[in-house]
Formats: sequence, structure tokens, C-alpha cells
Amino acid sequence: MTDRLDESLELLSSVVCFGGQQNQYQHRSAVLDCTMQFSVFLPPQAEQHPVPALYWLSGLTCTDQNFATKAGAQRVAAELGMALIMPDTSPRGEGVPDDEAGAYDFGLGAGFYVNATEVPWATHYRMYDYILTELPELLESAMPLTELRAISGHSMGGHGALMLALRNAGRFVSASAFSPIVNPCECPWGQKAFSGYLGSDETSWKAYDSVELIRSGATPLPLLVDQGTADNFLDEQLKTDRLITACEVMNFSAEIRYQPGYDHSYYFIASFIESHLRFHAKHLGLR
Ligand SMILES: N[C@@H](CCC(=O)N[C@@H](CSC=O)C(=O)NCC(=O)O)C(=O)O
Repeated sequence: MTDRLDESLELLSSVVCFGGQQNQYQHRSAVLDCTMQFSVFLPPQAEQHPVPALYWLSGLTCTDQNFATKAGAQRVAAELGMALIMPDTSPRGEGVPDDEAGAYDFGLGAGFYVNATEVPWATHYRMYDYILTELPELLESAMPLTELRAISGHSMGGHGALMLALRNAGRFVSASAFSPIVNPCECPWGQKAFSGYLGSDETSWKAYDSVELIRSGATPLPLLVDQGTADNFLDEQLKTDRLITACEVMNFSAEIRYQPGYDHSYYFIASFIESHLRFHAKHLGLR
């Protein structure tokens, strides 16, 4: 089914899920200068009144579909009356440059939620502005959504969720993350992405690094992090202890939980997503 809603927004598919609607859309993004797909879960309450939304930012190699199909978040979102917004992880399509070697951790599927400044990335790789501004403006004008937003994500998307919330006080009522890259300036994934997208001046990287933002006095907001102890990426890439230390040093209140035996996969996310949705529901004024 294709149902044109307005000039820029097209409904690609819609299925009923826990009494709500799991929808996929595409639109022309002016910020990213390409056509983008994203998914939205609208809970049953959205048929009666506008509802608040949780933005979910996915990790490396993901599209809007990973969280929609693997996390099992719709049951609790339907109970709580919370919309779920699931963007893609990079610009897409013909003319959008990719890593020359097709690497999974740079280029397509790996936008790192930054506004690139380097050629050839700067034209399309502007995921920071897309998530912060363009997508909420589009959705809140076209769908039964309030302007209350929370944000969460996984791995690269956990970095994006924490970083966007820490940089934009009041934009999101709460933030959470699974297995986030907390200090991208100091790990191989982050260093590769930031040197490619932002260039060699490492001072420009810090504005996109959650540990650096907390060290610099970011405005506190309710913050929850879950990290599996059996995650293969923990020591080299994720470095959760650095977030704990930065929060302690700055007296920044955050709930950061190590979950024994869990790995980096969506089985981990599925195990704790209910806890994250209920955490955000409190701050979004839902019960
Ligand atoms: N292919 C890579 C790792 C890819 C990977 O694990 N991606 C994660 C996110 S990692 C950080 O951003 C993911 O969510 N994958 C999609 C899924 O549905 O599981 C490798 O093999 O090392």
C-alpha cells in the first residue's frame, strides 16, 4: 500500500501491532539531500489524542527496521501510550558517498549522528540536524504527536542519544542507552568516524562526545544506561567506566547498570527495553 500524505511524506506500509500501527514511511530530506525511510509505531491512544514520542537511534549497520522487528518494544509502548520513532542510521541512495572499502563502521549505515564538515561527506552526512530538527518538525506536523520527546539508542545510536540530549537541554525530557559508545574521541570506531566526517582537528570532535560533554558541565537530565558484561565491544569501543567516572567527578546523576552475562545483541535490548520505556514514560508524563 502506498498512501501519499503530503508532498514530502509517503506511507509505504502499515500493519496493526498491539492495537496500534507499525508504519514505515519515506520522505525527501532537505537536510540530508536524499530520500530517507523511517518507521513509526503509533499506540492505540494516538487515535484519540496526540501522544509523546521516544526516538530510537540504532547502531552500526542498522536501518529503521532492526529495532522495529527485534526489540519487542511495541507491547509496552501500546500500554503506555508512547509513540516510537525509528530513523535510519545514515543518509542513503544514489549520490550518497560510502566508504570506499565498504566498511561497516563508516559511510552508509554509520552516520554517527554528526554534521560532517569534510568533503565528500558534508553534503549528505548531517544526521545531527536530521534527528534534532528536521524529523521532529515533520512528524509533529503530520502525525498525532505532542512536542514531548525522549531519546534512546544502541551502541552508535546510544552515543547519538546521549550526545543529542546532553547538547540540547530541554529538547528531550529523558535519555537512555544500551551499550553506548560513551567516549568516541577515545575509541577506534569513534576516531575513524570523527576523523573522516569532522577532520583531523580533534577539538571539533568533543562536541559530539558524551563523556566530554559531561566533563564540560552539560545540563543534567534523567539518564539511564544498560551495559552487558559479556559484550565483546565493551573494553575497546564502549568504555562504560569512563561515563561512570565523568558522572562521579561532575556530580552528574545517572543510573548506569552493568547487566551480568548480556552481550551486544538485540537479545540484550529485548531483555531490558520494557525498563527503558517505563523510565521514559515517567518523564513523559505517562503512567
Ligand atoms: N558487523 C560488525 C558489527 C555490527 C553490529 O554489531 N552492529 C550492531 C550495532 S554495533 C554499534 O553500533 C547492530 O545493532 N547490528 C544489527 C542487529 O540487528 O543486530 C561486526 O561483525 O563486528
